[in-house]
Amino acid sequence: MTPSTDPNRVLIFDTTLRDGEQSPGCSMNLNEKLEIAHALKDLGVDVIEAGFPIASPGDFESVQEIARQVHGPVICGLARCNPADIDRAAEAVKESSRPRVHVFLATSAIHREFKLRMTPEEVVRRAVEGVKRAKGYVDDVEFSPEDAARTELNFLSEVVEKAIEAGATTLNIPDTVGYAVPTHYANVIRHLKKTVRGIDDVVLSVHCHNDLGLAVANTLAALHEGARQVECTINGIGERAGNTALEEVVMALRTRQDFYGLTTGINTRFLFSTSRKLSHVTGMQVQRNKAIVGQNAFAHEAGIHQDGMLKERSTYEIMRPEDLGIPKTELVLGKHSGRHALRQRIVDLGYHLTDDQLNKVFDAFKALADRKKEVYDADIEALAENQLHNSSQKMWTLQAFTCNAGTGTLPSAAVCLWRSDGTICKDAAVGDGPVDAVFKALDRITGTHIHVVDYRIRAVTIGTDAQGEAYVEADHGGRRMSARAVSTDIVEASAMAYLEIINRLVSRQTRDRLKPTDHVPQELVPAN
Ligand SMILES: CC(=O)SCCNC(=O)CCNC(=O)[C@H](O)C(C)(C)COP(=O)(O)OP(=O)(O)OC[C@H]1O[C@@H](n2cnc3c(N)ncnc32)[C@H](O)[C@@H]1OP(=O)(O)O
Ligand SMILES: CC(C)C(=O)C(=O)O
Repeated sequence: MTPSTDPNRVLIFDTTLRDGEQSPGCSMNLNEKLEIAHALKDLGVDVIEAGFPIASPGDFESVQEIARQVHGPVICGLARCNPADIDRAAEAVKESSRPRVHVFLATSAIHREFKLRMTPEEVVRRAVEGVKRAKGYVDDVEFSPEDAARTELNFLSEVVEKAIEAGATTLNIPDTVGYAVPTHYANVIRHLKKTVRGIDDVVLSVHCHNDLGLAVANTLAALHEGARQVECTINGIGERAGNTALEEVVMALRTRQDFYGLTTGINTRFLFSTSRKLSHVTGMQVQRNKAIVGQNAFAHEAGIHQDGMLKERSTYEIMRPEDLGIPKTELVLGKHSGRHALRQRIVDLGYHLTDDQLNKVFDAFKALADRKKEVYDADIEALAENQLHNSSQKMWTLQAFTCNAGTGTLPSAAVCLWRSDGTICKDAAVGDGPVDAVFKALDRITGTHIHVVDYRIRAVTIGTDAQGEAYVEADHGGRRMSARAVSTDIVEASAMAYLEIINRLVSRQTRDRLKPTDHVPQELVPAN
């Protein structure tokens, strides 16, 4: 459906590969552009602005290859209002079955005077000539009066009307510098709808920048006034603070269908994967709290929210993550979480606690959450384990250790551990420093190998006899485990934190694999 057949259908014009690529650090090569163009086609965008062909041979080649290989959407090339640009753009898109040339010329007084050094009459003349030249190549011509949002309204109407008379089929109104606010931008669109002859015979389009964080809001205000094409980019990338984010405007229209009564052709289930694909290709990560596709967009930490979510997800979610191709909502356990969410996670992890046990774990969980940014499943397991089994049942306890380090020596450590069956196990190792040597000796004795992903030491009191806190974080088969320990000896604190992780691992493996018997798994039996 197009606006000509359905007045409520909004065309999605994706400019990720053109304005998006103008984001510093987001340049893409030919193969990357092709990959994104195919993803955009699968997503269901109506128009792909594939590049600015005059800009470089590489840009020309990308637009040309996309025109050849990506079928379905209109493929568009950008051009200034000069013959060389237009000829090059037309040449680049000509093999598409649906080619478009997009010509632009700034109309605001600031741009006319300082950048273009053109009189208003000259601007009108160049705009008309540009549209006519493009029209000589393709039927589908878009015209943009750059910096429209800062252009005198009557002059804007004049340029737009002349561009329509010259043959433009899409009239795009850019807020080039992100200066507009929603009411102002709505007024601009309303003014054009009222004053420009022929405006209802073309597609009225909007192109917003996010300098004031208002790109999506301005776009929606314009749609409310009758605009029917949205220029946007995946993840909102683009010049400076970026462009209207495609995923945000599409989901706003879909979620508030009751208000706008507008539809798009986007298959929303591809929104998340397309967003991630673009991040992967450009290396530009999506901020965690970004609407729709950020890591936190469907993550809930507050206990009251989590309780509501567990009872009925619509209490706190206005969209369903699966509609965006996001696997599921996440209830993140942290200092703001409550008992309902904690109980659910404990059950999910395979533990069954009484109410009394749960209350005790909850207290310990809150104390832990006050100290940690994020509480991992392994932490919850440790708390549940501690509640179910007395902590004296830990498999390994540090009995003694010595280590040698210093300039010109080989760092080494000798460690002695108690095993829970009463045996004493000893071993020694060399390492990259005393802590590494101790960790290696612990690995040798316990027969484990811990993959440390984070290790930190910090003084928790003042002075050279300060208490040092060691923090060790490990990855075991994709699951994170972390532990802290405190001592005036930082090597001892490190050894205790590391051993805590080993004990949890033993406990987990024993529970997972050997239930209900109570012997130690073979791979965890000490080497000596
Ligand atoms: C609002 C937007 O996002 S518009 C798109 C912006 N994107 C880009 O600029 C990326 C690609 N650009 C480029 O690679 C280069 O700028 C090129 C190849 C297009 C041009 O490079 P150069 O010829 O060296 O010119 P340069 O970029 O320095 O200056 C722009 C010239 O275009 C003129 N110009 C700017 N817009 C237009 C326009 N719409 N129509 C005609 N001329 C224009 C400027 O007045 C200036 O002309 P001058 O040289 O007579 O002063
Ligand atoms: C070329 C036009 C549409 C543009 O990118 C802008 O004005 O921001």
